[in-house]
Amino acid sequence: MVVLYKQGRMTYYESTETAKSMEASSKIAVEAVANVRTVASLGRENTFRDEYAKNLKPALDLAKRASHLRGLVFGLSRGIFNFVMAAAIYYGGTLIVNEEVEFQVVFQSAQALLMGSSGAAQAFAFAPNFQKGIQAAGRIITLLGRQSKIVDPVHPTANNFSGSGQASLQNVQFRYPTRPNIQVLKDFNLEIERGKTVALVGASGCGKSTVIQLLQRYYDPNEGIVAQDSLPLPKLKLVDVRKSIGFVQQEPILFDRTIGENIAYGSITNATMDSIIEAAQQANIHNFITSLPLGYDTNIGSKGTQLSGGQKQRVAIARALIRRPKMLLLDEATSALDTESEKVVQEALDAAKAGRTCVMIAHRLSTVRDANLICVVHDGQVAEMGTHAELFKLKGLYYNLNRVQYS
Ligand SMILES: Nc1ncnc2c1ncn2[C@@H]1O[C@H](COP(=O)(O)OP(=O)(O)OP(=O)(O)O)[C@@H](O)[C@H]1O
Repeated sequence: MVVLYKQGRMTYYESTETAKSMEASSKIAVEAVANVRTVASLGRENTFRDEYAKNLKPALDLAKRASHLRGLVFGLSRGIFNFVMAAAIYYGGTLIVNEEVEFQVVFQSAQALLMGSSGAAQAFAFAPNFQKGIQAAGRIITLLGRQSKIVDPVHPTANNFSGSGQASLQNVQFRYPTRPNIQVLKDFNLEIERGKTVALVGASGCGKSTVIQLLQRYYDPNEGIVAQDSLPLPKLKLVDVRKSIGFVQQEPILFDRTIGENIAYGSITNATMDSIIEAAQQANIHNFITSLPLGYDTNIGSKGTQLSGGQKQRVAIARALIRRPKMLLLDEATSALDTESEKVVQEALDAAKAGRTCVMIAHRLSTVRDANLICVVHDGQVAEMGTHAELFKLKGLYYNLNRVQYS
């Protein structure tokens, strides 16, 4: 038995099995909810739901068994109340028969005593819980009633669509639902050609990450169109929108599982060991993994605490590559790393970019020089567009960003 909670002098216990089951299932739920975007971009919603249900089952089975005992105890307590009432009436009846007290008085006192005390006891016992229950139920009902605005279309344009790596944003106007007063993207236009690398640069907060989020359809624009292969994203199934995309962000989110499982989570189909190894090799992390005593079975700890920043990032790259994405989205993928790790991760990214479309955000301008197209975002709009040489010649925003960074 373990302590569940303490209230005043009362301590509430529950069985170790229930505690373990609740802890394991809550851990999964918390991890999935805290990392909901990563889970969604990997299309692993059902895996987490099933794992949550599996871990909760022991607690549920115990609760079902305990409910029989609780029912018995509850029945007995109600029974005792009736026995006491019968005894009171019996004793009162004896008093009446012996003409010691009047019938009316006995009945009045018995009723007042029994009903009054039991009513008060029940009301006092339930009052705080009742209020809490109403509040909690209200919260749960509100949560259950929430409808996501990002849903599958009733009639998708294409069945089992698989993007080729081409995407576009046309006349996109966007405000975050939580900040409707601030227009983040203003008439934003961008053509992402298949197989090309497009770099988004610009001052912090100008809207670069927002573009990456719209490409994955975490939000729909207020106006304008975000499309893959000229098909607007809301007309495609969500899983189809995301299956051709591999996403690597600044702080990789890894799960408290083995390295192998973390990489496999990126796979659209059931990953084989060969495909896991291939992805790890492409991400330049295979040799490190095999040098560990448990290799791919090494647990990486909560949020990947057992690995360095660069190692975590390379596992995240392997996880993105195992999907064989047509489009790679890199949001500051090397910014959080020291120079040494950055070099290794950059090499892995350069290899990963080959042969596929890549949209990258980078603060370090040296990393975007080779991009086919550099797009300078300023205040939610595309301010300049071109290759490094073209933009440098222009002596505009891009030129100034370089001057500030390298002066
Ligand atoms: N989830 C959100 N809800 C509300 N506002 C947001 C949200 N995410 C970003 N913003 C706001 O939208 C604007 C653009 O943010 P975004 O993250 O796209 O900029 P960024 O150019 O990527 O910045 P950085 O280079 O610092 O990452 C900012 O003003 C930011 O505060």
